[in-house]
Amino acid sequence: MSKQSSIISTNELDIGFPGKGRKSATVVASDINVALHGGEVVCLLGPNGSGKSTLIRTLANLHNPLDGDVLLNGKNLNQLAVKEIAQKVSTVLTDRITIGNISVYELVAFGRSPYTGWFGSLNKKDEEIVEWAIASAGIEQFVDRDVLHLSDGERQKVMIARALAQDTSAVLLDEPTAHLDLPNRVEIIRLLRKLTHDTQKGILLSTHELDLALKAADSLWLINREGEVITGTPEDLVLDGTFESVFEKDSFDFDRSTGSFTLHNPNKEAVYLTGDAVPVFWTRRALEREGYKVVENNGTALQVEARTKQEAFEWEIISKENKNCFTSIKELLKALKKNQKLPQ
Ligand SMILES: Nc1ncnc2c1ncn2[C@@H]1O[C@H](COP(=O)(O)OP(=O)(O)OP(=O)(O)O)[C@@H](O)[C@H]1O
Repeated sequence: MSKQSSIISTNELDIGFPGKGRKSATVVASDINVALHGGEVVCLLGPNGSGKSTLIRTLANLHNPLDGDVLLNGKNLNQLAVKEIAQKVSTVLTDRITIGNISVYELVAFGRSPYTGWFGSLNKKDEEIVEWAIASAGIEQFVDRDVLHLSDGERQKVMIARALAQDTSAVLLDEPTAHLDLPNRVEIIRLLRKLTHDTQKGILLSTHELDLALKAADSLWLINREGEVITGTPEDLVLDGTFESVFEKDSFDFDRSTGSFTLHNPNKEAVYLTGDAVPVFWTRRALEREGYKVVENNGTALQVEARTKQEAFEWEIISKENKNCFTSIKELLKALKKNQKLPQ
C-alpha cells in the first residue's frame, strides 16, 4: 500500500463548544495534530464522550474549531467554498434520516449533488458512479424502497453508498458499523479497506469495536480522558501501553498477548491451565468469566488440563490420587465450584 501526502491535517486544533453569555467554552480535546493520508484506514477510538463525533464534525466543516486549523490538501477549510469541500470530503454521520418519500436510489444519487447541484440531473458518468456505489455497499436488493422503510443496518449501508457516490478523496464515518450484524460489519470494513487500496481514498472511522479496529486500521487516533489525541499504528500503541491506558477500567483487563479484553473480577483461586490450543482458549474464557485467575505457571495453583480427544474435548483437574475428568466446560465449572479442594 503506497501512502500519499495528507488529505486532511490539523494544526494545534482545539475542538469543543463555545460558551454562551458568561459561560466559558467547553473544550473537548485540544492541541490536536493529526493527518489522514490517501490509501489508509484510520480508526478513531476513545471512551464515551471523549470527542470522536465532535472531531469528525470539525474535520468535515460541520462544526467550527475552537482554535487552530483544519487543512484540506494543505488549504485552511475556512478559505474553501462548501462545494469545493464536498467534492473532497464525504461524511456518514449517526443522525437519523428525517426526509421521507424518496427512494434509496434517489438518496444515493444525492451523493452526486456537489457535482450536479441539488436539482441537477445525472449524466451517464454520474449514473455509473451511483450504480458502482450501490453495488459496492451491497444494497441492490432495496434500491426502490422508501428510505423511511429501512432497518437501522440497511440505512447505515445506504448512507455509506451515498458517501461513496460523492466520490471524494476522504471519507469520514461516525460509527459506521454500529447497527450492523457481524457478517455485515466485517463486509463493510473489508469494503472500506478495499476502497483505500484501489482508489487511494483516506478513510477515518470512529468505532467502539476495539478488536475490529486493532485488526483493520493502518493507524489509530486515540482520544483519552484528558482530551489528548495520540496517534500511531495499532501494534505500537498496544505494545507501549497507550491503548490499554485509554480504556483503563477496574472491571476489565486488556490482554496484550491475545489483543482481547477480559472481565476482571478475580474472586476465586488461581488456575494453571494447560493443554491443546483450541480447548485452552475457550476454557480460559469460561474460567475468567467465573472469576478464576488463569496463571502461566504452576506454583501452588490448581491445575486444569483441556485436551482434544477423538474429535471431542476432555478436561481434567490434575490431582496425584484421583482422575477427575469431564466432557464439557459446564461439568468442569460445576466440579470446581463444588469442590475447591480436590485430593492432591
Ligand atoms: N452542544 C454541546 N455543548 C456542550 N457540550 C457538548 C455539546 N454536545 C456534546 N457535548 C459534549 O462534548 C463531549 C464530546 O461529545 P462527542 O459526542 O463528541 O463524544 P463521542 O466520543 O462521540 O461520544 P460517544 O462515544 O458516546 O458517541 C461530551 O462530553 C458531550 O457531552
